[in-house]
Amino acid sequence: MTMIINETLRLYAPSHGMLRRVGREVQMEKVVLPANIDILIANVAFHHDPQLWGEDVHLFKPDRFAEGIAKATNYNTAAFFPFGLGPRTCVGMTFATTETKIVLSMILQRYAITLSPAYVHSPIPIINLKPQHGIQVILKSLHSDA
Ligand code: HEM
Repeated sequence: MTMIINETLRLYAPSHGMLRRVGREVQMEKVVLPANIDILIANVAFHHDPQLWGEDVHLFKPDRFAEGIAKATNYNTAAFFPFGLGPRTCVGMTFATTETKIVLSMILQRYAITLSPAYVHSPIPIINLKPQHGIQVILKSLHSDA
């Protein structure tokens, strides 16, 4: 389940970019960042880079995380940061992933899920990344008495 959650967060990170204010002029190799500008650190760009993930970067392949994040990122672990990085890393990260696993487990114990033919894939960034038309699924009870 961790692999599926990681792959979902890679392709569809809800917080797809992080804003930072440059406090003083900084030189990063050939790039000079002047003071007092705002920069957007788009994790979505790193998460969709074929040089890091391979030519199948746009495919949903949870298996790429089978041997952990280091192997999946070709040993560039900082290239996968759906919860941010450094001192401002999401404080809710463990809570959010544990909650996701509990809720998914509760659903999967009771239902088989298939995508509805009505579903239209259209992720859209409105503050957070979200499915523009929702996610219509068909739940089939696994228990005859339910
Ligand atoms: C899948 C769910 C979540 C995702 C993808 C997510 C993502 C993020 C990201 C990317 C940041 C860093 C923002 C930045 O650096 O500018 C962040 C910060 C934060 N998140 Fe989350 N988050 C999630 C769930 C939660 C939950 C459930 C809570 C609270 C229970 C939470 C509380 C916070 C807080 C308080 C910060 C600010 C930390 C700081 O600035 O020191 N998050 N989150």
